Amino acid sequence: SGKSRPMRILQYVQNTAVQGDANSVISAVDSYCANVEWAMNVGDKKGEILDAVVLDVRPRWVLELGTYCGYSTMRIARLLPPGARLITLEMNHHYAQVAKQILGHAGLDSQVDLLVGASSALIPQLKKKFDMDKFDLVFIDHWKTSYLPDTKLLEECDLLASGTVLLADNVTCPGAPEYLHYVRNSPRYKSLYFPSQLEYLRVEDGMEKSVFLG
Ligand SMILES: O=C(NCCO)c1cc(-c2ccc(F)cc2)cc(O)c1O
Ligand SMILES: [Mg+2]
Repeated sequence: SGKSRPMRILQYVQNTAVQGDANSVISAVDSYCANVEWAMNVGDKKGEILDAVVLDVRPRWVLELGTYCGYSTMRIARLLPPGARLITLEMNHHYAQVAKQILGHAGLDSQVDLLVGASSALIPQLKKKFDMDKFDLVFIDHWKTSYLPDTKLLEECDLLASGTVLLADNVTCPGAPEYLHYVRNSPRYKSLYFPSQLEYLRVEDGMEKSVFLG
């Protein structure tokens, strides 16, 4: 049952995870997607790399591009210091609707602002909308062809500070070649590749961590 894959994931979470326990919601999504049907969450292996970066940066302001069902949103939000905020942008209304409910089940909706719309239209509005200046961490996991234009837009909107960390999913599979070339060759970034595997599969993937140098 459940008309869509995100809906089926939500139903499984509602039926098996402990309300208010983010780790049990994360585990429920991982067991469903590893054993019942694959879905494009960052997953548990790359999720540990994401966790390590969040804990290292201790960000006050986080931007996520691409919410999907809210899996990485939860991984980030559960590790944020008190008072920190995570803004996540999702183009697809249905994904956003499901993500809101999954975040609610995890009890993490107070740290998270989920906006629905095109990242290219929303990014220029963020400073004013949230009375903020720079992001400390950006997790990039939306349309792979949008990684580079949106990174340039973040620069143009003066949303990156010296030291801001960009962490990009899927730079090997499906791949983001233009983005990789840019961050690895621009003098304005120090970039490092973290090899891993595509979520729930024995296929190579990896994440690129790029520090903006100002
Ligand atoms: O498109 C993606 N995300 C944006 C959604 O609006 C995405 C795709 C895949 C993937 C798909 C199909 C395949 F064969 C391999 C990988 C994986 C991911 O982690 C992703 O984030
Ligand atoms: Mg991804």
